[in-house]
Amino acid sequence: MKVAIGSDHGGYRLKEEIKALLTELKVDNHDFGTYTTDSVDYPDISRQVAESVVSGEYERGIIVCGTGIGVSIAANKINGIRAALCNDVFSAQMSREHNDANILTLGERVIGPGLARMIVEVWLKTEFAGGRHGCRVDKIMQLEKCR
Ligand SMILES: O=C(CO)[C@H](O)[C@H](O)[C@H](O)COP(=O)(O)O
Repeated sequence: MKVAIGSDHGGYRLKEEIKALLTELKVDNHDFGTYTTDSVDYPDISRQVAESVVSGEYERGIIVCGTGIGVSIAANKINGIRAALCNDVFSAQMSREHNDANILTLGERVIGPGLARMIVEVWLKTEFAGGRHGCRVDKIMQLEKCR
C-alpha cells in the first residue's frame, strides 16, 4: 500500500512519528510536508495529500494538525475523499469497516504518540466491510453531485 502523509506546524512532530512508524511497517509513503514547525496554512497541505489520493497515486492518506479538525474539513472538500478524524482506536477501525475512509486525520494536541501509533496500525490493516455499508458510502459519494 502507498500512503501519502502530511501535516501543518501543529501536527509536524506527530507526523514525523507516524512517518517513522510507516517505515518500520515497511509501508511505502511520501511526505507532502510541512517540514519544519514554522507556521503554515493546513488547507494547503490537506489539498496536496487529498489530491494525491484521488488521483490514485496513493491509496490512502494520513494528515495531522493540532486537533485533526481543520485538515479533515479541508480534505473532505475534495471530491472522492472520505476523511475521518479518529483520535481513538475504535473510531479508526469503524472508519475503515463502515465508511471506507481513504484519509485518516489526527490531532497532535489531542493524543500522544503511543495512541496515534495504535490508531494508524489499526486503520491501515482494517478492510472495508461492504454490504449495507457499501450502499451508504455510495449515497455519501452521490452527495458530491449536489455541489
Ligand atoms: O486546524 C486546526 C484546528 O482545526 C489545527 O489544529 C491547526 O493546527 C491550528 O489551528 C493551528 O493553530 P496555530 O495557533 O496557528 O498554531
